[in-house]
Amino acid sequence: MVYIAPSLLAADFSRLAEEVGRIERADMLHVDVMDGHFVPNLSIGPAVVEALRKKTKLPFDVHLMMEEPLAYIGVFRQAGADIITFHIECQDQPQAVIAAIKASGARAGVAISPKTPAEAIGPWGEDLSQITVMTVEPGFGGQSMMLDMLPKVYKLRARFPQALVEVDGGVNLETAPLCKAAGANILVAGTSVFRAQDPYLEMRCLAM
Ligand SMILES: O=C(CO)[C@H](O)[C@H](O)COP(=O)(O)O
Ligand SMILES: [Fe+2]
Repeated sequence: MVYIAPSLLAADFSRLAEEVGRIERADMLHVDVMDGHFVPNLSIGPAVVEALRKKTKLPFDVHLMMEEPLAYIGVFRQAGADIITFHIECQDQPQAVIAAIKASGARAGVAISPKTPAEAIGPWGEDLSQITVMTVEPGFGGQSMMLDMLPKVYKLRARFPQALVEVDGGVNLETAPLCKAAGANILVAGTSVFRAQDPYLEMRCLAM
């Protein structure tokens, strides 16, 4: 059983509500938040999350690519985030960010960028609901998957059995079976789902 999380980054931003309607049968909506510092790009902020919250019942899986996420946990939770993931490479203390996410009532996740080893997650990883293995350099959609990141997936599954392990970046019909074989629980898929003629069929095939 694998969950599919289409990434809004690949949607047509001129008609977001309609785009979310096309993937209503997904398991969750992945929302990429970029601050222009942690990554060299800007994307979606809390106002968009809040507006879309009124358009769908899908759980919101919010991926914060931010240098200082701590100050924004409450804002994104208030806007409608169900799962809030921050990067281990950020400037804030992981334990403090996890505590703030849990205090807000959201589920807590951490993401690790390609250059960060799985071992960088300390014992505090036991407090996480989700761990995101980045299989592209964060910042942009539509990149090719770095397949050499997949061993991190099975290492983290074994070490933190309470957490769901999510793969983010370059998931498509070719790479999804490899992610599942490595033990991934959640596949983020932006380009492959939103650019498919039939997003529902694409999601079914990714999950198979
Ligand atoms: O976090 C991300 C980029 O930093 C995106 O979630 C990721 O790139 C998904 O997009 P695609 O499926 O097009 O690779
Ligand atoms: Fe993401």
